[in-house]
Amino acid sequence: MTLRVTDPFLFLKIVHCVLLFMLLFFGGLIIYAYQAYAAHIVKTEDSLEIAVNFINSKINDSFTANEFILSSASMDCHSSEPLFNKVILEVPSIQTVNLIADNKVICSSSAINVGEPANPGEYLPVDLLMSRTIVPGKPILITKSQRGDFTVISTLHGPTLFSVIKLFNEQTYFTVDFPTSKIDVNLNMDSQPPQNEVNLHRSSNSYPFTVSAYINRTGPFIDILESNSLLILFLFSLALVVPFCFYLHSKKIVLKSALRMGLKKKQFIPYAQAIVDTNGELSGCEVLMRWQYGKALINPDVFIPTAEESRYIVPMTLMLMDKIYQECVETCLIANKKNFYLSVNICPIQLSRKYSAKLIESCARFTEDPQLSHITLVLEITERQIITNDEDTLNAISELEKLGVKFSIDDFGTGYSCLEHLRDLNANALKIDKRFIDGYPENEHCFNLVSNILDLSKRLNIPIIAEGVETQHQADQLVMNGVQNLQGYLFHRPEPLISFLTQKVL
Ligand SMILES: Nc1nc2c(ncn2[C@@H]2O[C@H](COP(=O)(O)O[C@H]3[C@@H](O)[C@H](n4cnc5c(=O)[nH]c(N)nc54)O[C@@H]3COP(=O)(O)O)[C@@H](O)[C@H]2O)c(=O)[nH]1
Repeated sequence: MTLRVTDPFLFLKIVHCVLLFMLLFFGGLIIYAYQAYAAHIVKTEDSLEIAVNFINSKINDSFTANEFILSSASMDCHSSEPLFNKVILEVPSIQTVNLIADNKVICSSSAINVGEPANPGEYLPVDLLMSRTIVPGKPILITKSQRGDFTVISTLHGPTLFSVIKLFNEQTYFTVDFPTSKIDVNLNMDSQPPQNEVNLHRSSNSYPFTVSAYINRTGPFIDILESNSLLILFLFSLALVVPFCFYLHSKKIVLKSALRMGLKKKQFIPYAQAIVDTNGELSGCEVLMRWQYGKALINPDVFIPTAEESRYIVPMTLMLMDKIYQECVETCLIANKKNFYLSVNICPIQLSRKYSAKLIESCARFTEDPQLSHITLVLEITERQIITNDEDTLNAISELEKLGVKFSIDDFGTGYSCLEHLRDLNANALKIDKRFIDGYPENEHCFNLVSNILDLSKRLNIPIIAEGVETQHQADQLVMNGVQNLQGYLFHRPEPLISFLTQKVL
């Protein structure tokens, strides 16, 4: 049972549209997110550079201050007090400066430190620590300089120093790592950085510390969703409009891809329409392609023009000829052999050097099979495309003729009709197109055209087949004027080849 569907490719079109929508919308989002991500990486690398330079400069300042204090280390504490004050005033990031000798603080910018025990050997030249005295529990960075018996240790206020990394980016987790401990963007010491995130590092060339950034992979994407609603709306509209336009103009693209699938699935099947002589007796048949597309049976008018344009018609015809051969052989085994001709539509390009070998091979299989000797194979060449009479085409025609293949010209007078074709093809029949038969004999224009073709055929001794005969009046007039063969709904409608062979030929 076959089902008639208004647009058999509707599902395929919808699938194409959905795919196009997804490609545009999600593809657009991904491209934008990727760009945002790449820009974020570049920005983060810049931030790391700034952070390293900033911390470097503060440590530099601190060492300069240490040297300044060491240069007056031999002065008594009271006399050197203005120097300590000068350091604190001029280098704002320094919290305290302490002069140490004999394992105790002998002088300090902070009076409470003076006299406190201090072992300089406990500290690295640059070290991150937790403050014990001035701001207990807060991170401090110390710098240590030594000259002779004197050591100067400066402390830098951690929150001031490291708040620079807090200013960069909210979605990025930063840490500053020193040899013994590290501090993160929230000023927590020695916390664990997030796992599975991209991390970038920048180490100082002057001091032993590294600034690291941990970037959330989905961060930029979430950022887009949150802060680019207009862009998303634009992408969404574009992704809707383009598939909609595609839907309206997609006929050919969808048809081509459906034809490709049809070829893979061998969905093209042979139908046959009987051709009768003047007594109404069967003399042959024309094989007409049908497309069994799921439950829909599609007529050639829908797909042949695109198949010809895309050249899928070449493998489609070969596939059809394969099926014709198999069905003929199948029915011949049980048939009373009755002579008749079987015509197959081909396009002129199938006679070109590129395609003719396979056509010849396929015809040879048919004509050389003794079981099918009662069937004359006719190739109907449509005039929808130009028939070139170059050497390759003429060679192909001659090879086919040697195999016993006959030729007829389809739609005579409608396409690229040229009298040379009659000579080159050694045409065995001319088919008068249905469009002329429709108006015959009433329409003067049709009448004159058909009469001319009939006249020409008589002079050249080429039989005529009139196609599209629908009324008895048309048939009578055509026969009276010399038409030898008739094809049309008046006699038979196209039907599956196998049922034609078993019911009409046997
Ligand atoms: N290259 C190939 N072209 C092919 C092949 N199979 C078919 N075709 C071409 O497609 C066109 C449409 O064919 P189809 O829909 O099969 O129509 C054929 C007949 O059904 C129709 N016809 C015959 N008699 C009547 C009639 O009395 N009334 C009426 N309304 N239609 C009728 O005519 C078509 C036969 O046309 P033609 O081939 O020109 O003799 C058509 O152009 C086919 O050629 C293929 O395998 N390859």
